[in-house]
Amino acid sequence: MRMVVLGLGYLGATHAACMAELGHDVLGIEVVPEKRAQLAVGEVPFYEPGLPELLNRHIDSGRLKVSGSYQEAADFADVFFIAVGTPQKKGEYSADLQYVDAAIDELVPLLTRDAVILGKSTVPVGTAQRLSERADELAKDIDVEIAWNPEFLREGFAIEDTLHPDRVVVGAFPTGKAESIAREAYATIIDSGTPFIVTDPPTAEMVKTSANAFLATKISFINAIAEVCDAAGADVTAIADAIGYDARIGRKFLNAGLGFGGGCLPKDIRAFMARAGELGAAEALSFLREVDNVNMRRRTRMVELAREVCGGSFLAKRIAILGAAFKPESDDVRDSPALNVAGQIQLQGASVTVYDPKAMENARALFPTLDYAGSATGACEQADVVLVLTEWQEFRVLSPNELGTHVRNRNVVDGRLCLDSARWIDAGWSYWS
Ligand SMILES: NC(=O)c1ccc[n+]([C@@H]2O[C@H](COP(=O)([O-])OP(=O)(O)OC[C@H]3O[C@@H](n4cnc5c(N)ncnc54)[C@H](O)[C@@H]3O)[C@@H](O)[C@H]2O)c1
Ligand SMILES: O=c1ccn([C@@H]2O[C@H](COP(=O)(O)OP(=O)(O)O[C@H]3O[C@H](CO)[C@@H](O)[C@H](O)[C@H]3O)[C@@H](O)[C@H]2O)c(=O)[nH]1
Repeated sequence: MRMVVLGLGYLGATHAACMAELGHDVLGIEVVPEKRAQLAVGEVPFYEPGLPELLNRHIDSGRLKVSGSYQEAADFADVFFIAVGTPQKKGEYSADLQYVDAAIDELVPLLTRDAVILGKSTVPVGTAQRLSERADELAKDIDVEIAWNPEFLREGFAIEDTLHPDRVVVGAFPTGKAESIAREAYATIIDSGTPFIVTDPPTAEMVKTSANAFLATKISFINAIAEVCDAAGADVTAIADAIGYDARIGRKFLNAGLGFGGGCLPKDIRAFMARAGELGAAEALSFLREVDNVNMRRRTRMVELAREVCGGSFLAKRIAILGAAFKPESDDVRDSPALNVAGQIQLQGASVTVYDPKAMENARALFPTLDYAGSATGACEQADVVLVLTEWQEFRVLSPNELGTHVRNRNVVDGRLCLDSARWIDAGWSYWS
């Protein structure tokens, strides 16, 4: 099948490469020339394990091509996936849909044959309907069908999640061809037994936002329990393990710590609240405001804890921050809890040095005033407190004895409950979490 993927970021580049892996002929459209130039020669402009190899294979095989031309896109195929960004609007909760709108506005007037557009970007409920009306206005004597096919991949596991998803969801208007096009596009995945859920566009849009709202709620639930544990002297990890054995609850997404960040959960719960408000159902999602509050409080609490460890003031203190990405196996620093904490601590007068295995370039671009080191040891040189804020494997296996020879004071704060506390305490460190 010939298909076009519009937008080649974390989602789109993965989707394009995986569709080529499934045997399709794919043209990826990206508006940023630098990204395009990299992708066209098989380089991935972000870190995603396995993606460079997959991308390269299909650039070489000729099944995957990259372009910046919407005319080329319109000529290439009759099936289009939208994978452009839907970030949070500045100063508002709602999603900024300008990139999705631009994709439709640029593409549809160029189409000369009937087409199916499958939206993968995460959008507020009602977007497919609105875009369909817009497409009807722009289309020249052809039928342009818009359906929604939300994506559930996690960064760091993007290829596995795309090729072996828990489910494929398609929200299509009943009279069109979108369902059969999606069945053909995902035939290999569906034939392997993956649930294929066909529904209407508003339901598909809301499957996605509901899934992310549930995941965010689960994380904030355990972090709220952690707050009570701190006050009561109870062990939140033991609680998560014990309640997680209940199959109705499950252990996944019950890791307490610094909370959720990234380009999805924070902005998606806010956009969901905003959309519910527009629909007159704000009260129904008022609990998500508390989910967000619990989450943001983790960051403030981490700053307070670090200050307490410093004896009440950050002045003249050196703080090492291990981790900048919003989670391990990613270089994504969008709404990164680790960088948020680093920035707050610096504002309160400490000298802050950050190290991350993969996210240094992105971190520098977002927080240019922080200091950066080329290794964990380098970041910890003469530190008064070491904060572990992203649970990279590299940090779990650090030698507390060796690191102890570099710091000024052996204080470690485990912001992701990822260290073996006994090893650190045995090596003479004071351990907080
Ligand atoms: N990152 C994830 O793990 C993930 C997972 C599931 C869903 N999503 C959703 O997918 C969407 C994309 O997220 P992302 O993380 O890939 O964002 P991103 O910013 O990494 O990628 C978006 C890309 O689209 C490009 N672009 C913008 N306007 C364009 C246009 N008109 N035509 C072609 N390209 C254009 C941008 O330059 C950018 O490279 C969002 O709605 C997000 O919520 C993301
Ligand atoms: O028990 C947990 C699990 C996760 N996190 C944090 O939650 C955030 C999000 O993690 P994760 O969901 O693994 O990363 P994403 O790549 O942002 O994926 C989420 O967002 C994507 C975009 O919508 C969806 O496609 C995925 O299904 C959904 O998991 C990160 O900051 C994690 O550190 C925790 O604090 N505790």
